[in-house]
Amino acid sequence: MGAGNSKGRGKAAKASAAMAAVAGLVVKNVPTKPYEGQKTGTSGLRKKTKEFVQENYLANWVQSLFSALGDEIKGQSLGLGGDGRYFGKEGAQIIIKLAAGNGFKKVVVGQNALMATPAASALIRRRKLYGGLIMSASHNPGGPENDFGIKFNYTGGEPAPERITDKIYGETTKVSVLNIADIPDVDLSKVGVTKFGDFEVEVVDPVEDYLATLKSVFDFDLLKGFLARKDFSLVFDAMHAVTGPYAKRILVEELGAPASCVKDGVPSPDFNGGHPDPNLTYAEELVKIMWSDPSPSFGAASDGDGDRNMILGHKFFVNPSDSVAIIAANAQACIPYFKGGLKGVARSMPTSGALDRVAADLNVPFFETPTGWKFFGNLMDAGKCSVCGEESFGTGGDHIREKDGIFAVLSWLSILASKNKDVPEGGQLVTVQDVSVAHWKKYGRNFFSRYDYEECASADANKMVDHLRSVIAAAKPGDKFGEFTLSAADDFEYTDPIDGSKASKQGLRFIFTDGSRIIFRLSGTGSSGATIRLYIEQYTSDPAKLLLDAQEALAPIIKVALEVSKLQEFTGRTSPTVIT
Ligand SMILES: O=P([O-])(O)O[C@H]1O[C@H](COP(=O)(O)O)[C@@H](O)[C@H](O)[C@H]1O
Ligand SMILES: [Mg+2]
Repeated sequence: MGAGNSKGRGKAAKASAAMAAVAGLVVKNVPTKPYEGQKTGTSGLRKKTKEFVQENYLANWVQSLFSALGDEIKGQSLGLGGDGRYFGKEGAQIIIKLAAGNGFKKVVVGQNALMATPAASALIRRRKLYGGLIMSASHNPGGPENDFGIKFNYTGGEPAPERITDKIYGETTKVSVLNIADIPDVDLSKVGVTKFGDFEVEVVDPVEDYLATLKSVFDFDLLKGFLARKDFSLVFDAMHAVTGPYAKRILVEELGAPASCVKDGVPSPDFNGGHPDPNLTYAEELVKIMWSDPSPSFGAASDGDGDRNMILGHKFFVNPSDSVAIIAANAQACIPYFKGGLKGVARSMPTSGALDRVAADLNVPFFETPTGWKFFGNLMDAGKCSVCGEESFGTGGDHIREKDGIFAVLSWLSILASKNKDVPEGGQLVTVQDVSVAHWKKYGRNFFSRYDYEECASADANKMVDHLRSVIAAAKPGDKFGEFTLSAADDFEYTDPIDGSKASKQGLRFIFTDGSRIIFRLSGTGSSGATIRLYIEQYTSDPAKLLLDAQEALAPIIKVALEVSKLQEFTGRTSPTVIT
């Protein structure tokens, strides 16, 4: 918790506020004291809202970011928005005053402080902004009792690289003054420009720039024609989070789908009490719709800030590791932006090897990165990666530098539109399941599953990790684990091929001679306790096994994973909280 109590902090602020003129503004230099624990995780700073609402907690982190960036930010423009969760509107006002006080000349903020993560990335790129701040804790629940978060995206629209996040953390441990412009709150409900001296705030429609980017990727006429078919229907679950306005504008107004296709499309500060994580557990209402008879032909959901996605067919779940492989395999033929072919593809280490096989078939470069979208940025900037994805429901392309839920949805709709071009209305529609099964028949199937053990005691999780490290240290190729023979075991380390930077301790891996893998990681996106992630993968090209249930197919290797980790012994957990 923070050093120094907030009462003292407030008094000090009033007592010693100094005044200085910056760009025609009065700037107060407000004393503050560091809070402990403001280190960014896999994607920004995510904490309980209760921590964030403490005096100067958010301001400290933002000031630390601006201090870390130094003179670079003077006279620049900053993007701003969030996923609509509790404290976002207040947070926006704090950030605008700090931006003005630290020398930015402009803030471009989404109306009502809304901006999906991929839309922020598109906004930064299209408007050539210096960077942007996104207030979101992604898929974590929101509201006063749950989570809040903030992350910084840099000039190319990409999540801040570690060299910046490390610097921010350093600043948070010594921050002592907040530079706050003495300006009133800005009305964020109306699109338009407000000026304060040389500083201005532009409130923008949060969909506009993103939509323009998507129009440069997809054939909107093809999609519109496809959605007009009477034998095709879709449902998009925005989970009461930020993608509601995006889905309404893009799917309904632009592409002509009926308004009723958008489920839970009004952003709510606490996501209506829900957990806006598009997976089989938390998107259970959508799952129920897609598992009913009859159901819409296509179902999709997005997370709090719109970067994750889940794709469903009738009674069919597309594993995210398969989804990116299927999109990559079909991109050139079905998506105009990729018509010249893919420059390369990439996946995070725990993501299944389905994409590897597509890369080999297309004969394009392939990269395996640590978990975290930030690792794809350099590859994309260097022109080495067009499509990438993660098992954690993240899929994207190099049109922006964030994963993009609606991109995944439009990619799948483009694939379906293209495969059904010659199918007359009322004929045998090629379905999501058909596309997936055809893919497995061509490439084989990488059975994949992830077990999440959420909110374990950190000490227990760390003990399990230590135990696994000792198992790895003693393991030798050829060792038997159940019916599996070890090929290699290590802690994944990545050297960025573009800038040579190294990321170590990125996941404990057991790789077997048949290509099967068991991987353990601790999540970097939780806000309390530790979440253990166990990833299991096994490949088959046996036509008789392609359609097996993934849990059934993986049962023997899951047993090995639980035995080798002694997970139950260390954590007391007998079953995961989420299975993907
Ligand atoms: O939470 P989001 O949607 O921003 O997504 C973030 O977290 C995911 C899960 O990370 P972890 O396994 O450490 O929890 C990462 O795969 C992703 O790259 C990152 O952007
Ligand atoms: Mg997210």
